[in-house]
Amino acid sequence: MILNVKNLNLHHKDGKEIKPILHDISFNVKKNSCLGILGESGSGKSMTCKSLMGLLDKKSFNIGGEVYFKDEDILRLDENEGRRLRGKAICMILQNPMTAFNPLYTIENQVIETFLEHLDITKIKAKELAVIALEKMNLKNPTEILNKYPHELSGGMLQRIMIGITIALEPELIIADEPTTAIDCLNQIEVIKEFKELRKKLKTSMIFITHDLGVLAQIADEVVVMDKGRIIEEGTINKIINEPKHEHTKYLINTRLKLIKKFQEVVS
Ligand SMILES: Nc1ncnc2c1ncn2[C@@H]1O[C@H](COP(=O)(O)OP(=O)(O)OP(=O)(O)O)[C@@H](O)[C@H]1O
Repeated sequence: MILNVKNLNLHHKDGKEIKPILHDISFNVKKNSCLGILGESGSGKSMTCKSLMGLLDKKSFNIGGEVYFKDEDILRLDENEGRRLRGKAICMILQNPMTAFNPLYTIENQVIETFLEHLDITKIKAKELAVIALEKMNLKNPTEILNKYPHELSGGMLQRIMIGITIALEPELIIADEPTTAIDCLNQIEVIKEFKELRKKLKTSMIFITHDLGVLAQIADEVVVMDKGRIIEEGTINKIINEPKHEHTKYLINTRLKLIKKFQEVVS
């Protein structure tokens, strides 16, 4: 097992008001497997991952519970240890790629800085790796793209660059928060293919967050379903799709099937 989340609770502090956001979230991620987190908007998927990545400001949020990455409780690491672990061993791909890049620097600058911080390589090698990472993500003219500033590229392109960088870092655990949302359909297939390849090649473990069961069907081994800050059902992807128990899971599956049917009607 690579990640063991035990009774994760999260509260938001707003003046005197304390609002519960997550209730007793527990799950495991097995080594070399992909856990999907499925739920509608606002169900608590992102907050679950932000809590375990240490991305929430302690002044506004109370986090309770334990999160073991291998044998270490990562909720109790000091800031430096946390940064070491979260940059290299655990990487998160955020939903909004714009927030991942600094608008003041070129892409090349930022990619190379990331590579030099986490990999033991020279600047020349880092640049070569950057070009390869972008090519892998199906981005044409990588050298040209590397010279651009974030605002000169589309959200989808930035997202693919971010996925390329993460893959090049070869982390032990990737947390991907709706990584294909900003990408058009054709490239989504490419990106999912790249994630699958990565799992095969590097045995990377993964948490894949999405509201789209179709995406999970392609990549996840096991799934937890969230609703209103709670896990309401969990099981293998086949079990969740074919024998859902909870009414809300059934609703999520039916909505998805209806969408597929509607799409087929429109294109036929
Ligand atoms: N910065 C914040 N401060 C306070 N509450 C927040 C904050 N961000 C999210 N929440 C609340 O936490 C709950 C869970 O939100 P979360 O973003 O985890 O949902 P989600 O399932 O990831 O949805 P989406 O798919 O839209 O990102 C929601 O009730 C939301 O209002």
